[in-house]
Amino acid sequence: MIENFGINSFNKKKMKEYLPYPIYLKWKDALRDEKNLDRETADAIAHAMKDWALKNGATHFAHWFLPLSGHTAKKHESFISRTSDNEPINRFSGKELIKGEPDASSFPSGGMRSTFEARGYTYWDLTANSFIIGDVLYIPTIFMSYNGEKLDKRGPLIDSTKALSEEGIKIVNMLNKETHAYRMRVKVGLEQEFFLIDKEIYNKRSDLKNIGRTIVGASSPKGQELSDHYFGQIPRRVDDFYTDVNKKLYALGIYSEAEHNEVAPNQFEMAILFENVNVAIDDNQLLMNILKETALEHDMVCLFHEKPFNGVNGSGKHNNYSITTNYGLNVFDPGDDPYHNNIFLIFTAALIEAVDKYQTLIRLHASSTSNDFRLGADEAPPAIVSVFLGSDLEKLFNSIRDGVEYKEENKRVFEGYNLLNVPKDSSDRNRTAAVAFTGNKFEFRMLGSSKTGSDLNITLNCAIADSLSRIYEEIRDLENDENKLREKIIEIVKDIMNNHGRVICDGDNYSDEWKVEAEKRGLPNHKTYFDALKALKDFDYSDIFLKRNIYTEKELKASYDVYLEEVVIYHTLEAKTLVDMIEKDITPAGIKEMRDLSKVLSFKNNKALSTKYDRIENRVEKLMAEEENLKTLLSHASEIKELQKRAEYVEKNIKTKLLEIRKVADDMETMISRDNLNLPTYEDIFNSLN
Ligand SMILES: NC(=O)CC[C@H](N)C(=O)O
Repeated sequence: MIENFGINSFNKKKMKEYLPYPIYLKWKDALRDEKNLDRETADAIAHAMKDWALKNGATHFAHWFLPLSGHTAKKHESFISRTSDNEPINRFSGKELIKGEPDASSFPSGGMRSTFEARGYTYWDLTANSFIIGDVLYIPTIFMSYNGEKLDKRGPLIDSTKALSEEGIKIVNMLNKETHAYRMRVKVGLEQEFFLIDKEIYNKRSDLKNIGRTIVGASSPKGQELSDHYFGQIPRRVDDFYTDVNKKLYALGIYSEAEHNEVAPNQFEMAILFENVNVAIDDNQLLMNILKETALEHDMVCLFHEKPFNGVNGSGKHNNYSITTNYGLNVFDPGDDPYHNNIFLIFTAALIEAVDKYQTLIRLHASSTSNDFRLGADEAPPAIVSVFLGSDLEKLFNSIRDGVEYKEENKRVFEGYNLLNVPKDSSDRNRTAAVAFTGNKFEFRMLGSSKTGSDLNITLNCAIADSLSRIYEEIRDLENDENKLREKIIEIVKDIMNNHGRVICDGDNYSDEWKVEAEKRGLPNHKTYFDALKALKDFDYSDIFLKRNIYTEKELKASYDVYLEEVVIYHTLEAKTLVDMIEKDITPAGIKEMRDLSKVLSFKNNKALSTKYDRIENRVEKLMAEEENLKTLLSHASEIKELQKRAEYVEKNIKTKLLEIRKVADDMETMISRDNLNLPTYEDIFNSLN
């Protein structure tokens, strides 16, 4: 079985096998950024790739990219072509491998291009493996406009990793003389949470079909309170689904590390092993596609919305972040003696500074409008960004801040059940924090399940690079004076703790006390994605993005507009769906119930029944009136020209109106008999996989 691992991926091993050795070496040089690929090398690689792809059943190739919408995009192109003698032939040139030109006019560009400026180019990302799914060879690419503007997330992600590498390597090589590293790698492991529901049930609900979440629905008598789903027996149907998902991941060479039931009914998780960040993002996108597609094959639908159901947990995509040298030295590994581990101290301090300085950007880039329903509700971090270090490390950093001697606690050992003495972890897990240290990495828990991890990791890489570059300037002249260097490092960590230590929180981040404390510390609490967006309107991106050419002013302005559009589109879609559902499903159910009641009341007047009739009638009337109000709000919104104002209006009026309507609809649902309901209930959904 293991021989089949990665069978559909044109990985390093296959490159070696299929390419003439000098060509393979040239590819490796290009990979290390040492030389550009020349035309002959590109042609030779394309030829080998084509041979391999055809042998494995591919008939088409596709440049695969991540436009600003955050979804994946591709166009299948056939290998088949015609010779001058009119004979069919399979062709694939180096030029086709390296560069593609899809029509780019209909992708979001935040106004960077008009519709008539359709040209967009895709460029091969030679650091990521190409792979086959079905009969298509997928080539991971970077997407750019005719004028070189970045129209995707991969380009900036690669550039941000380079920036971090450039800054990090100087410090690591200064502090660790044992090996000379030539590159820092950002290693990311993404945990993907999702819901699975029965397809038939899904098809009966427009809200699930249009938005991926229920916008009405009274709670089920039983939700997650018995904690009987979490880590429990995986339903048979889902187990079979996992078997198929794993087969597909296996063939692509994706290391799926864990799968289990999550907390909420119908909620599950799959985690993929650490990879270089751009590959981790690819793998996550592939995983999401595979989960969706395989669910359908098993008559289920996979939901990635952050909060499909009220009253039970939502879904995140926890982003486990670490930085290593090309030799595998992990800068966040505290080792046995963290106090004297200069690399650990510097990089952890840089991360603390970065998270504090750029917390609003992190809040924004880990999120989306749909994530607003999750953050701060039922087992997801709140919207306030904080870092949990664990008690031992917090003591260490606090003692540096306070200039007092750090006394390491005796290593704790867990002695249990006569098995063996296991060293205890330095701290418990704190899942209430937005950012949690978990032994040798930081887990960014805010990221929403539907969102790509690119934006968040671009921000982290650049923010940490910025801190590291400042730190390097302070220590660079002390390389040959060990004592002075150590003193300086302690001074830097102390300063960072004094200036940015406010972001560290050891306690319960869900509590109201923390909200008050966070406010006292001056930490922003942007309750919504839109709030965070507004706060960034005049943000100075010089240090984080502009200086390093990660984004230009124009590109940043464009993404701001894309984000605003997303806010408007999201709520508008919800509102339109609700209008439709009131009309087609919700009020008709009330009317059916009234009809049944009126039949009884026509031959016998009964107080309780007539009260019930009145109550339903009242809800139906309210819903009909609210439906009209919603339509009016929608039409007002569409008349507002300025995007920011339109988003503001939609957030203030439409979003709140939807919540008001939901209350009425859910209340009415509880009064309607099973026979008369048109929509599957939460109870139906939560029991649909058994
Ligand atoms: N067990 C967990 O870690 C739950 C996480 C939670 N579902 C979230 O939204 O982030």
